[in-house]
Amino acid sequence: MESYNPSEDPGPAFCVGHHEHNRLISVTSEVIQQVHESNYDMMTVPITTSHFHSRVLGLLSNYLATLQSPSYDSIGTMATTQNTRPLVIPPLSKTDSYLTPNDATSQLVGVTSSWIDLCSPDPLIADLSRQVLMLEVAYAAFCGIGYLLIPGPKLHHGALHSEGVIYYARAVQDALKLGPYIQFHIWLQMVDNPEAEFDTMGDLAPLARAEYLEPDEGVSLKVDPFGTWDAWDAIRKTCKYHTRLFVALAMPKQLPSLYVQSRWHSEPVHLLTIDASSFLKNQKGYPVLAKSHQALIAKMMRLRTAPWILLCGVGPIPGLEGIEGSGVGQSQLSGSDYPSLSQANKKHNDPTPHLSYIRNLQQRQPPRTAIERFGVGYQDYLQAPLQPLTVNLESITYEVFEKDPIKYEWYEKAITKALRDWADQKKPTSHPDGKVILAVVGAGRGPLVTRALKASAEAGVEIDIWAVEKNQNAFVLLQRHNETIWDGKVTLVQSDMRSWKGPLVRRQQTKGAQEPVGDTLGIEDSLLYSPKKGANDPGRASESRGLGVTHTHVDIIVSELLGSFADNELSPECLDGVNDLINPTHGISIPASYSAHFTPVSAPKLHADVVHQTVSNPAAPETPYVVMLHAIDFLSTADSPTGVESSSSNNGNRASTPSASFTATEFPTPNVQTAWSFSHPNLHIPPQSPMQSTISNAHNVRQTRLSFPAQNRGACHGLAGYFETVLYGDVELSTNPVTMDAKSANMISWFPIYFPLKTPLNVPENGEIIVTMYRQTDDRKVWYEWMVEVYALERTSTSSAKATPAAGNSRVGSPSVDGLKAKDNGAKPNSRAGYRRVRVGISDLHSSIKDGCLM
Ligand SMILES: C[S@@+](CC[C@H](N)C(=O)[O-])C[C@H]1O[C@@H](n2cnc3c(N)ncnc32)[C@H](O)[C@@H]1O
Repeated sequence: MESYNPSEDPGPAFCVGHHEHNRLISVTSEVIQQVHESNYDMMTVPITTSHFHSRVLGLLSNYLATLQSPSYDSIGTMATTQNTRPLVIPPLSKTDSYLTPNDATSQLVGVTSSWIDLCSPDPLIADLSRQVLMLEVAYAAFCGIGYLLIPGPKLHHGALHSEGVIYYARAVQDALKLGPYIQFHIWLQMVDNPEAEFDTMGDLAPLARAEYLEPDEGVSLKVDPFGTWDAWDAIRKTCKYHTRLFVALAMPKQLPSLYVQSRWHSEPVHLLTIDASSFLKNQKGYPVLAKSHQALIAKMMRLRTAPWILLCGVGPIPGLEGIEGSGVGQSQLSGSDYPSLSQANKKHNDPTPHLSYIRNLQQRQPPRTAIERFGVGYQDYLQAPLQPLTVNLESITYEVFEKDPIKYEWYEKAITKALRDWADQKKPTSHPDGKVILAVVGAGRGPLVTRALKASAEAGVEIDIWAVEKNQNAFVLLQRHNETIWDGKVTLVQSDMRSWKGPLVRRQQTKGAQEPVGDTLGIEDSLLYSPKKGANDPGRASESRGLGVTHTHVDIIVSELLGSFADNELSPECLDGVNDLINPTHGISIPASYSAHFTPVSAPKLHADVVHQTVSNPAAPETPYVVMLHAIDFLSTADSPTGVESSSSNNGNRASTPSASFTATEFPTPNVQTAWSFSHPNLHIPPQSPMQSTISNAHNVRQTRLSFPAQNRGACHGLAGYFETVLYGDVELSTNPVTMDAKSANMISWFPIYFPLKTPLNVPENGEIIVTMYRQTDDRKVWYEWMVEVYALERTSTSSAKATPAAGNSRVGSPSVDGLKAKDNGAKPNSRAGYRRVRVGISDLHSSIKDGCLM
């Protein structure tokens, strides 16, 4: 691997913009130049002016003055019809907007009016708001604005909560059509805090007529941690996961729990807005962000599409002070615990202290981890899994494998240990002269052969080494390596391992003969035999073509045929083919075992990609994909971080989170469970029936049904799959986010696998997700089937647990392969005392049979 110097890693680039609530300028190229000179990358601009705002208010007030109060028709449909004469806002005039199409427009983020209320229960207000938005979007599109920031939905109207979100979603859907080249960002708070949702002067919301409002019974509303996420979920679902629809997320001064943060991390947050009031001051009075904020920004910045940062209310852009707006933001700075901007400026002589802080934060980003550097461009990118059994891999693919800094190291360790144990335990070998016979099956370009030779030297145990490979192109390279690197020590066999008859050794003439086997080129001639299944029993010590040589067993068989879900590249089927070749009493397989693991996830980006692929490929949602998972949220977690800066006890890592990030604020550890496992050599392969022409693969069928408690509400888009493998003894590899750091940190060979759901399933708070999965075979190919059910828990008695039922039943971590037998991992229905499960959602039974792996 190339040498890497973390200090030279530029880290993620921050794109930082400036937002002023009331910007009253026409944006020209000179203004943009000033923006750049101040070290900002972009700025926002309102689409319309306060003149337009006043015009709409005047229009409404005149209209209401002449309007009779709405009346119900005979069947009382007042609430479902507008029941008013239409009020139409005339088109924009030149005083309604400062915006003009020019060269500067592409550097701007347009902001639509925040004083409208698309969610209003009063149809007049909702319709007027819709008209305002449409006028603004149409004019922004005309001017060539590429990015729009739309204030999020108002969720509270007296006693009504979230009722109007669908009206809002409907309006956004129309806006997407009206501005076909605009990227829309819905500006949302991280949590739904009713108290923070207040009206200001000139807002349309308080003008809703009383007859449309539910009387407010004075019930105090609580903060709903997932309330704004819920609204976003409804909006993007209505807009069918539109590719131009994103989130602009406001970072509050006090961040919500890590559950909520992790949810937003999985969503398409393309703008992160930070108000001056969210900054703290350091001892010198300089604006800084809390550790928790820094950690969240660091995580967000490592996403495939890093969000832009928008600084709000941090004072004017230097050089534009004279022409900037009212400075609404500046007044927010004069809170009790915060120095006024002029104080700060005087102290530090820095006209943009908030920006300087963010630029400094950018410099302090931790260097990227090995897997991050390796996976650049692959984050959240769907790839079809490899089929190395039926397709011959290209040299470049092997080259990518060979860059792994851990895998080969660990194999070498495992082989060294196995050889040492063999020698220490004085086990007899299969070779007449006492060498340990070691075969690398599926040798590729030979890296494991090199490692096996090193291991032999390290352990001081002599080996007779064989390399079997079916890829004829890779075989050419193996021949070359044997001449140039391995000194002709390796006997090469070009064959499918399932038809290989085993190593050939000279029949023992004299005890202790030391002669190695194989001709000078080191290519075994057994590939000239026509392979016949079943005639492959080296136990017979068959004599070959009267040359005085005989087939014997392999003492240690080394392979690496694992896929992202352990068995999905048909390692079990391939190794079954060499099972009989392994020394029946002492034989070792490296790996000794492997297991498949999964957990349900929310993965909106992947879901959107699968939906879009379905247009040309109906099998897209039936395909398990290899993906470097980043923008995902684990729906079932094993512990309960308690939010703001207090989660230091959580040492678990998350697949999508670089270990280099701030550990005190790690996202919750996922609840990853074991689906099934395979062990080699397999002593339990049933004898084949002589009546059948094909070999039965029934013993490699697997089935599991696992239950995942889900603490918070969310949307399940699919399953994230991983594997663990025991190479030998305590030498293990893992991609499971719960165990990977302990077992094989920094391994890069495998990305996780993603099993999508055609239609996302909503999961209620304290719900339960049950996954049923199969590994199926028809003796010609292997495929997977998966199905997800969602249950709500209904309380049946008041005596039950004080803790929430989901948290109380979490399964922690996942056992190692060795521990599997003891564990009952079947889902236990109705196991939570005091609760009854009610099924609220069920997916299709998905099947990858069409793209199954050919055996
Ligand atoms: C994942 S690659 C590993 C290559 C190499 N051992 C390494 O670790 O870099 C798997 C290799 O096994 C070979 N292979 C897969 N199935 C095989 C079979 N049934 N018989 C022989 N070779 C096989 C493939 O051609 C490929 O070269």
